[in-house]
Amino acid sequence: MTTQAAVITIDGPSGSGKGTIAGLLAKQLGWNLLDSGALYRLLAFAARNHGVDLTNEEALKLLAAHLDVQFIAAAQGQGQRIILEGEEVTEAIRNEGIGAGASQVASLPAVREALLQRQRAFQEMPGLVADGRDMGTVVFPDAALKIFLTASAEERARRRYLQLKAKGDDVNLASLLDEIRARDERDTQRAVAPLIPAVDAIQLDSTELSIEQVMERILSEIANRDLAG
Ligand SMILES: Nc1ncnc2c1ncn2[C@@H]1O[C@H](COP(=O)(O)OP(=O)(O)OP(=O)(O)O)[C@@H](O)[C@H]1O
Ligand SMILES: Nc1ccn([C@H]2C[C@H](O)[C@@H](COP(=O)(O)O)O2)c(=O)n1
Repeated sequence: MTTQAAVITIDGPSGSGKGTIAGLLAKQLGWNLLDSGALYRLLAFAARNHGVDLTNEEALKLLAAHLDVQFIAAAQGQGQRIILEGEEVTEAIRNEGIGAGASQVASLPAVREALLQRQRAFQEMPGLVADGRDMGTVVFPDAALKIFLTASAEERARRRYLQLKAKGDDVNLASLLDEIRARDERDTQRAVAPLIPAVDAIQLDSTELSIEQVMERILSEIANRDLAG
């Protein structure tokens, strides 16, 4: 009998803190990390580089199937590095324009299908923390622990504003809030794998919680399930 690596899924809307929490958890547990949103961002980025229209489902499906990407595990004190077609794009895919493009290509069924096995291949020992929109509903329906992380749109826009400002970007809070609302609308209303909590997910509203408090709550769920080994 083969034992599969345990999976913890963290789904939720943009800016709710999924990526931050997933990265911290993976590090603390010594588990693998899947940032599934990065795959959709990489596809939008590659499409732009190759002149592929974001509505051309057939061409995007092909591009997704052949995406030449490497995720390099975090070095001490650093985040995961992402290499696309031999070039580092870790930062280049983290802007709201690419996020909006990612949300657009993610609504295409053929694109989601093309990326499904690539995401499931991350399920390796000793375990996997996966963050995205459909980790608990579609990609890893048998996950040992499913978290649905939310926060108000205003708080998420505020967090994004501070994050981008700290990077030196020229940002406007009102337009970030508009972009977050538009992305929420597209991600929750699409026909395939929409952003919804899995029926067995634990819902956590982080509007009033610090990163440390969110971590504490999730670590206590992990301890209750005896998942950390
Ligand atoms: N509980 C929290 N309290 C305050 N700030 C937070 C909290 N969680 C995350 N943040 C901050 O909010 C910003 C956005 O978080 P993060 O990138 O993890 O969100 P996300 O849900 O992964 O977004 P996206 O889906 O768009 O990638 C980061 O600057 C992060 O440090
Ligand atoms: N599992 C996923 C992950 C991401 N997406 C889409 C929807 C998002 O708007 C976009 C970018 O994701 P982010 O990096 O902001 O988490 O990608 C999805 O549909 N399914």
